[in-house]
Amino acid sequence: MKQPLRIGTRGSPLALAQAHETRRRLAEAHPHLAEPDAIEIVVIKTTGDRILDRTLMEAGGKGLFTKEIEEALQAETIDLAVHSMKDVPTWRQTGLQLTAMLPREDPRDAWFCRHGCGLDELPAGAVVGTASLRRQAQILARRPDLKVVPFRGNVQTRMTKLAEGQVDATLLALAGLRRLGLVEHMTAAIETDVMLPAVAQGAIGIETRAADDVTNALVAALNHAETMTRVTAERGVLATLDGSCRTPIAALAELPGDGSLTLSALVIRPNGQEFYRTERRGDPDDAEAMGIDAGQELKAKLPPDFFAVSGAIEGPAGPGSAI
Ligand SMILES: NCc1[nH]cc(CCC(=O)O)c1CC(=O)O
Repeated sequence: MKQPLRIGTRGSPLALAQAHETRRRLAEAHPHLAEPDAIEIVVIKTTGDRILDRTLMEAGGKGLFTKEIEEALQAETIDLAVHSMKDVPTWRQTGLQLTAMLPREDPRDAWFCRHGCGLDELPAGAVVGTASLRRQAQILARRPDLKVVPFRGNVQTRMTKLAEGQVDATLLALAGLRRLGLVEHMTAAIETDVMLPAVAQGAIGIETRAADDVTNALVAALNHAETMTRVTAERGVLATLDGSCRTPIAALAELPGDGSLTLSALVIRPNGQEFYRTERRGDPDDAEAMGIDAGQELKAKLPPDFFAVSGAIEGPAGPGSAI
C-alpha cells in the first residue's frame, strides 16, 4: 500500500481544526487524496504545550510551538506541518520552506466583556485579563485607568473565569474563535485602529521540506497568494525588529483592492505610554522590502533599551494557552 501523506500538528483544539481544514483542502484539490487513509494527521507535542510557567515561557523565546514539529519534518516522520503563522519565528531552518498560506481569517482581536460593554465603556479600575504584551500595551494606551492582569487557559477556561468575575474583560484572536465555532461568546471585534493585530494573526501556513518535490507540488496548489503577500510584508517588519509573538509589536498588511498593498506597523511599551507607528503603501510585489523598510524605520526610532525591559505584569504561573 502507498504511504499516506503525513500532516504534523500540535494537539490543541485550534491546531487540530487547522490540520483538518488543511486535509479537507488537499482532498478537494487532489482527488487521489480524498481516498480514505490517503492523509494521516500526526499530533506532536511542542515545548509550548509542555511549559506551563510564564517565566519559562518568556525565557524560552521563539519557536516554542514549532520546534518539535520542524524537527519531525527534518526527520521525515511527517511530510507537511500546519502552523498558526503568528507562532512561526521569522528565522527559517535550512531545508524547510513555507510553501503555502491558506486564505486568512479575520485578523482582528475579539473583545469579551462580562457586562457586554465595549472597551471605552468599562468603568475606571476595571480588570482586563491578557497575557499578551501587545494587547496589554494597546489597552493601556487607550485606557490607562484600567488594570491588566495575566490571564491564561484555553478558550473555555477563560470564558468560565470571565463569567465568574475573575476579570471584567478579555481578548482573543477572532480567527481562533471562528475556527472553533465559538464566535458567539464574543462581545465585539475590535477595530484595527484601536488594536493592531499580531504579525500574521489569522493566517495558517504550511511548511514542507524544500527538497520534497512531490509534497511541494501538492501543497503549492493550496496557496492563497493574497495571504502570502500580506504575511510576507508583516513578517518583514518582525524579522527586522527581531521580535516574537510575545513582544509588543503589531503589524497589519492589507490589499484594499486598488492594486496597492498597505502596511501599518507599531511597537509599543508594555505600559502603553510610548509608541512608534508607521504606515506604507506600495506594490504588492515589494511586500517583503516594504516590511523590512517599515521595520528599519521603527528600529531607528526606538531607544536602545526598548525590548530590554520586558514590562510584563508579574503574576502566578498558570496553564499556557491551550487553543
Ligand atoms: N499565541 C497563541 C495563538 N496563536 C494563534 C492564535 C489564534 C489564531 C490565529 O491568530 O491564527 C493564538 C491564540 C490567541 O492569540 O488568541
